[in-house]
Amino acid sequence: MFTISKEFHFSASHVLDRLPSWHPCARMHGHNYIVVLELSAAPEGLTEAGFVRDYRDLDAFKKWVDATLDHRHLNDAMGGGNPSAEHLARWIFDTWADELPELTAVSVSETPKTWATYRPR
Ligand SMILES: Nc1nc2c(c(=O)[nH]1)N=C([C@H](O)[C@H](O)COP(=O)(O)OP(=O)(O)OP(=O)(O)O)CN2
Ligand SMILES: [Zn+2]
Repeated sequence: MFTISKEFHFSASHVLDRLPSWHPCARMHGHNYIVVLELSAAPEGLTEAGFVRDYRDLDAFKKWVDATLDHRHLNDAMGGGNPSAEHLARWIFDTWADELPELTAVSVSETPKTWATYRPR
């Protein structure tokens, strides 16, 4: 199995629900997010060029990130729900799974020390 990954950056604000009132993340705040898409293929599934998928095919994802997430309030941009890193990773996966059938995982970083990954299978 081969895997490739590419990372994308955006800045956004959020408020996390269902936290105790003392929790700092219950207040509106922002992060410089990093999203990593992981795509996979078996050796016999590589393209003639030897790609799992051309990185350039992910330009559409970058455009979507810029239009949908960058400098947005995630509580609104994600259409409701609690915008934790875990939920954001799953939401991105579910939004792009049909467009990118090779997609196997989405990871989200909110800070230089934290990562959440959604990998459904
Ligand atoms: N499992 C999760 N835990 C937390 C999430 C999350 O999405 N999933 N989100 C937050 C906050 O939104 C934010 O990411 C703060 O995280 P934290 O690690 O507390 O960031 P700090 O920079 O304050 O951490 P330091 O340890 O002080 O550097 C919280 N938890
Ligand atoms: Zn946060």
